[in-house]
Amino acid sequence: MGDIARQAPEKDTGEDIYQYLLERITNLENRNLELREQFRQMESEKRYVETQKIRYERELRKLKSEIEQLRSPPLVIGTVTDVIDNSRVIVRSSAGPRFLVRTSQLIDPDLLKPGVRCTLNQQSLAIVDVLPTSYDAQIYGMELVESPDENYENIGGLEPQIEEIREAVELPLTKPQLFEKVGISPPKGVLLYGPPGTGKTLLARAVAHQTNAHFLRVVGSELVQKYIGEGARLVRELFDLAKQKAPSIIFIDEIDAIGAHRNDSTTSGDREVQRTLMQLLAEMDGFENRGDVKIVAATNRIDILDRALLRPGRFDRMIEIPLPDHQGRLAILKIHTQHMNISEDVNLSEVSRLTEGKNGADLRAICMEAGMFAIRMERDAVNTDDFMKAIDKLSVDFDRHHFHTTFGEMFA
Ligand SMILES: Nc1ncnc2c1ncn2[C@@H]1O[C@H](COP(=O)(O)OP(=O)(O)OP(=O)(O)O)[C@@H](O)[C@H]1O
Repeated sequence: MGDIARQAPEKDTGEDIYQYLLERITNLENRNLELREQFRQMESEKRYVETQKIRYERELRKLKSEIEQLRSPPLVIGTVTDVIDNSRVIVRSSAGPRFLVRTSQLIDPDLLKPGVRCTLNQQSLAIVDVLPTSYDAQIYGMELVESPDENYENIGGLEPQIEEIREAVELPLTKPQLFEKVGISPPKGVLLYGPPGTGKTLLARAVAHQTNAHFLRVVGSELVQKYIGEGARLVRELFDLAKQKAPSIIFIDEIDAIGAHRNDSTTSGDREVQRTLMQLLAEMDGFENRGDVKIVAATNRIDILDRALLRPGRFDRMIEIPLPDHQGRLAILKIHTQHMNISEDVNLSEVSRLTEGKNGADLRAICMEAGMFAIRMERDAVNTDDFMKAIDKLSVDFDRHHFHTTFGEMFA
């Protein structure tokens, strides 16, 4: 500033005045540049603050609407069972009873069809919204794998069972014409039964891998316990999804949780299980054999299964998956040690002999535990001693677990 405001020189020769004006102009130009720069900076700061303001306003609106949603009463979920006219609909609430309810004019009448899900006002039970069909497998804990990694080589000691499942599931998917030519219907569903941890899931996943099929897994107990009131609908959606993703294999684990035989269904929980089972039977009866959707179910309790499930056209092939014998255990041990660094002194046949009564899952755990013992001892190869310790540890864990479960049941 001082430069610009400098006084004019006292000597007023033309030369001096010229010099003075020249200097002053240069100073003013520099100052002008400085101010322009400052202006540009302030402009950009202003723009930044403005965008921040918009962002905060948007966030505020979002938070406000979230608070509003949290304050609003919950909506009841229902399924449309019948449409009477544009304003009246019969709906079954997820708790069970059916209601004749009104629908808002804001709802597109074309969307209201029997079977669709909707939300209902808690007090008036009027339909507030129609929900999209949710094929979102993950929401319901369904496992959907494009084509699992496991193959038959990963399964130890189940050669006859592999042959059977190949014939019942793989062949109809890969060579349907064989069945057509001979004029027989391939089985729709295969039931794998046997003690836990013997490779039932593994087998189902391997067939899906072999046939390049989608693998959809649901757990029976979860269908009826985790999503109360939704079991039957989930079964329907599971089959819809399987058809949409065909070729696919539906794997229902713990099918006894929905398919156990019962005398009288009196409690609401029992009725829920019954409804889910009915839906499963209806779905199985409803689709044709030659389709590229196959159902594999697994159970540890074949003795309690409802006979209706085992009728022809349903799970008409039953494959027993037993505990592995000596050779089976040896094969499983070989599979689970194939990538391990094992010392030459290890005799897997001896390990198999010492693990009589153990299942495939136990044997896998023994191999892992033996590896852990080697790591703890800072060795890079697993020796016989590690295997012995692993067998001991697992037997103690097993006994402890068994003790707790048995006593837990006694005092329950
Ligand atoms: N026959 C087998 N060959 C190789 N590994 C096996 C075998 N059986 C079990 N396993 C191992 O144990 C794990 C668990 O087995 P899997 O889940 O297939 O048993 P499951 O029979 O379905 O048990 P559950 O009845 O408890 O569901 C498998 O991922 C695999 O690592």
